[in-house]
Amino acid sequence: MIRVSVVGAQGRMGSHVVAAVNSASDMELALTLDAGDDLNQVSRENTDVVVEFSVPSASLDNVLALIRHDVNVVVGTTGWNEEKLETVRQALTSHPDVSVFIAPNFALSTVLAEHFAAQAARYFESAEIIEMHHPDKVDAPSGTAIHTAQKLATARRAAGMPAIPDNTQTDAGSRGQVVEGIHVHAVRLRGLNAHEEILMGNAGEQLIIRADSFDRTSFMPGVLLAIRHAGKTPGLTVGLDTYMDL
Ligand SMILES: NC(=O)C1=CN([C@@H]2O[C@H](COP(=O)(O)OP(=O)(O)OC[C@H]3O[C@@H](n4cnc5c(N)ncnc54)[C@H](O)[C@@H]3O)[C@@H](O)[C@H]2O)C=CC1
Ligand SMILES: O=C(O)C1=N[C@H](C(=O)O)C[C@H](O)C1
Repeated sequence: MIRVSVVGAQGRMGSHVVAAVNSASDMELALTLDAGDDLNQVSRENTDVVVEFSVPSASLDNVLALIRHDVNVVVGTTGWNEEKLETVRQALTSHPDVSVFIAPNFALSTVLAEHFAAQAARYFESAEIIEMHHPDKVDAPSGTAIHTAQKLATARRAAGMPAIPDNTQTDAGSRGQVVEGIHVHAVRLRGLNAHEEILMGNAGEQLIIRADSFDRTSFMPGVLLAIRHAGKTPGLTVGLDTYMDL
């Protein structure tokens, strides 16, 4: 049995993870922790893998504490950038058996949408991203949209493509955040859960790739997949696509 502890267990995602672990025949729930709880309770004696879904401002510190306790970590919290990832890599150098896996999105549909969009990116002059979420989300744009923009930008650079055409003269914020040259727009609307559209265009044609997570259960197969991989590849791994043989 894989012993799984959950950090952020009282949250929207954490509570779904608790239910998913309780339903998995090869896992058992160890500790459930949330804000204010002492992460020193977590150790190799009681936990094989910690799943961390908290808030962007706390996640790095939580992950560093868990690495110090020599447990594998699966992270779904957003807010990661290259500087934070590098801090995790550095911390892992003195814990060579520990794996930290971070995924901006655990929904298979969204991971596939991003993968297909990155394949298509080099064929289209223009690309923009619209992410749409529930209004209780604290960060914008979504971690997924930032990650998707980075993937598209990498594909465009590899293909030697020029900057995306845009003759906007006045903006006042309407054109969204620019991530590596790609405009990202965030919608917050009651009734939505997590949705992303990747728009790509040429003269006279458009391709839209869209993924919809209507319910948080959509993230659970990906979370369980990551838990089952934990510890097999020590070090830092980012993105569920790395486990999907794409
Ligand atoms: N990777 C993915 O597939 C997904 C990622 N997310 C991300 O997961 C994160 C959590 O989202 P939700 O569950 O919707 O938020 P939420 O606000 O419902 O839950 C966050 C939980 O973390 C707890 N918390 C706050 N500070 C903490 C700390 N220092 N240590 C431990 N727990 C702490 C809160 O008390 C709360 O229970 C967000 O960053 C969100 O963007 C959300 C959905 C899917
Ligand atoms: O807060 C959410 O809900 C989600 N957060 C993640 C993100 O910011 O990308 C993943 C998914 O979009 C749901």
